[in-house]
Amino acid sequence: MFESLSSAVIASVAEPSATYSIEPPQNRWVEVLVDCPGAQGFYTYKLPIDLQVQTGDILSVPFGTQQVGAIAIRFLDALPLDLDPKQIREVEAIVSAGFFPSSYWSLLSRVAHYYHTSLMQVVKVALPPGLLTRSQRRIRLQKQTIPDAFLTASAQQILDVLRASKTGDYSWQFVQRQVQNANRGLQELLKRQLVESYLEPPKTVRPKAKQAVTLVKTEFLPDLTDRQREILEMLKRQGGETWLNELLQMSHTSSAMLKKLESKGYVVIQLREVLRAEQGGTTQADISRNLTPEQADALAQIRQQSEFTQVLLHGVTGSGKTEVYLQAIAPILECGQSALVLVPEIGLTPQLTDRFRARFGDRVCVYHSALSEGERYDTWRQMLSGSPQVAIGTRSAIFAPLPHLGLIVLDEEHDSSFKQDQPAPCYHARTVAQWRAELENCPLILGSATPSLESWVAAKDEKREPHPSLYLSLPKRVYDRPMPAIEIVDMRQELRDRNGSIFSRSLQSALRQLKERGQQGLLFIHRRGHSTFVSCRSCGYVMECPHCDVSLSYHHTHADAKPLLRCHYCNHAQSQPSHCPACESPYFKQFGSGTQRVTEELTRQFPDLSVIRFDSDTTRAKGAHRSLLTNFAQGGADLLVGTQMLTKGIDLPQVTLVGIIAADGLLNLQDFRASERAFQTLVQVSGRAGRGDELGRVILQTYAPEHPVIEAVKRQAYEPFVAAELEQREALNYPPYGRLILLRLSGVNPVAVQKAAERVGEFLERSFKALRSESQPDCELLGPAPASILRVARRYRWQILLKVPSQVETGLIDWEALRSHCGSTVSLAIDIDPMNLM
Ligand SMILES: Nc1ncnc2c1ncn2[C@@H]1O[C@H](COP(=O)(O)OP(=O)(O)OP(=O)(O)O)[C@@H](O)[C@H]1O
Ligand SMILES: [Zn+2]
Ligand SMILES: [Zn+2]
Repeated sequence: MFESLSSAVIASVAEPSATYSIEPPQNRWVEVLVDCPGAQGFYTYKLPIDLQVQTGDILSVPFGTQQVGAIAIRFLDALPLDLDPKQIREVEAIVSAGFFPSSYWSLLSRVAHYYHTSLMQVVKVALPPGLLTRSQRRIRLQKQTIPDAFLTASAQQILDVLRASKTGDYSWQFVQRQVQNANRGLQELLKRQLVESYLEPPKTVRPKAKQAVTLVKTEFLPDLTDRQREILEMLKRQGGETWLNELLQMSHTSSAMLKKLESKGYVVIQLREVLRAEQGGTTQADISRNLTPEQADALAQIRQQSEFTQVLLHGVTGSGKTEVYLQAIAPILECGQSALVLVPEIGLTPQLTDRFRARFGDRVCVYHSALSEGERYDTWRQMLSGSPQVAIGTRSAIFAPLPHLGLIVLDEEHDSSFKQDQPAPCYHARTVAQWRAELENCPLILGSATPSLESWVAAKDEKREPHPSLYLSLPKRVYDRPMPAIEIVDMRQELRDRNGSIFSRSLQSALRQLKERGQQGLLFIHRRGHSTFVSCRSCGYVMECPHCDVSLSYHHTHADAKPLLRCHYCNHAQSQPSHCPACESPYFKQFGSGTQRVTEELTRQFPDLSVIRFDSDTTRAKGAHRSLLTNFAQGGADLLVGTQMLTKGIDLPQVTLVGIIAADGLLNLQDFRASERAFQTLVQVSGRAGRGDELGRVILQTYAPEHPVIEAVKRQAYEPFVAAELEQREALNYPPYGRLILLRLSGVNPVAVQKAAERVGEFLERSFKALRSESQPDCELLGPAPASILRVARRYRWQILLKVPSQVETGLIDWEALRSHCGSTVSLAIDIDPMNLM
């Protein structure tokens, strides 16, 4: 780099005509993001004529009386009218060029455009707080031999300071303290290319050290006491190595005892480094496995892709998708590129991150929103270093600034946590991943046992434009292990047979057997929503909206009010009947049972069974997921009782039984995706059973055994289910055929919110009419209707759902005008492709 610079200088001396400029330089401005507490939005600066700034460069700009770091976001050819050119200040210098990959900024702009939010909002999701303030700006001498004639005093002093240092390199702060008017001197030196300014290259994460105990002798001689032998055996069972504090806890021993074992030469105690990003247990190094023929075939096809291709890896539960990801990533790292792996929720997948760590060691970094600010920052700097690595993270990690991306993986791509509901931007990480893979021109793997309808349709569309898609399937479990047998229990029959317990007779006997056989089980309970549907315990009848084909939900506004049933799509309302309209049964009420109740009931009926509760209450503390799961994996309880969390990433060979307490809560959500989600959840949780040598068994309890979702789950038949579901979606123009846009309005004054919603609704009616007259396909308006929970945090909420045929460009709607109909007291959130309609 230095060589090319100096040869450029020589060339310009030898050939002076080359420096002529033909056209007068144009005025140009740049909008920057200023890294300074209290700074809001973008600021505009003038670009000096001789400064070649690129978007993503880190600049230094004057801000008030300070000089601060800034990121160049976009260029302006004309100044906005409200800015006075005389007030605009100039960019001082480029602190670091090419800090972010250039495609990165195209990605952020695309997100802002598609999701109708400001670029600033997107930048806030993408960049960690305090990115620039923590980076250190440094100045160093350029290695060239141009005589330093006619330098001003301050420039000369800076040179002297730098030359006095062995490395010719100091932090800018230090230089500023040594030299008066340092900034002016620096500008001069930068212009003459005598020094350069840069951001300190990221240091590797400062590791924390922790004591580890390693077994070094495996032959236990008679010089050991029984107790000592017992401890060593325990260490051996841990794979010969564990953290000191964990061993102390496990074996109820003292450090003095371990010291004694060390002096006898059986163990070594030493400090080990722990990545600050995650302090899990020690992981043993792991090597690639021999692939099954299906895995090998999928891997071979993935490796053939060198450009952007959307790959759907559809593998049944336990088919070994993770191994395919690992072996697809290995060669990417070998050739100096990096990979990005997105997972639904990092806390839920300690096993997955462990597997990546075991395979790739410290080339793995973990990025998610539960990290502290310091941890987030460290991880960012590690990524920006550009060394080949694997970043694993949740949805916001799709913005991880990894340079040289060679592959993106979305595991459990069907999971709705990849979509951000609020605040803006309401992005879907899968959509952003598609754009990112396209911009980086690398393959994108979407992996799932139950692909989303969107991904299924895309994968099956052979004529997909402008990029091809690839469908790969792993139809069998590894080692040809059978899928678990799924038994459907009709809970109406249980009631008829006078079993009023929440556990069917089948489940009760399975629970008893579990204990006898020394196996483990999972009990799944659907998370209880805020609003619930109303159903009949005797016949399973569910109240539905006569217009919308979704179940009505139960509303209880205040204590004395008469309960109402309401549709959240069209606002149809009716009072709740006291008896079932289908069978006259009086057992007609709202539905729901929580983990706590089930656990209590278990202890009452099965006092011998030990239970671990695994839900949002018990996993609140940092690291709680991991410790509860580890405890369960090591046999700490017979049963793990939990909600949605049980469906993800649990791979325990000793789990043979999965009980589903009541599938009905899933079937009757007020959402057109309810069936799809229910199918996915039930198949996923069933798939936790029988992953070892013993056959798995699933007992699924329901009041609606004839429901098509239950039938499909029973037969574990993805394709027929999807085919039927797609037919309905197409008929009603729901995604993946039509697009949806959800407008959420909220404010503290209920009347103002309702009025604003009506005005916006009328505005949209007019807009759609205008579109129709331009012979655009019909857009549909549902609502305005109050949100299912009308009042949240003292704000009243209404919503409007738009169905837009995919051919209609949403840019045809005047969003600014639409916003203006909300007035000043009502806020509007635009959710493009919403996943959560309640
Ligand atoms: N080729 C292989 N040989 C032996 N074991 C394998 C192989 N591939 C994967 N496994 C093991 O099989 C188990 C299931 O694999 P994995 O967890 O990757 O499945 P999956 O497809 O991700 O399932 P799910 O969607 O249910 O999470 C794991 O314990 C994994 O270590
Ligand atoms: Zn009934
Ligand atoms: Zn309705």
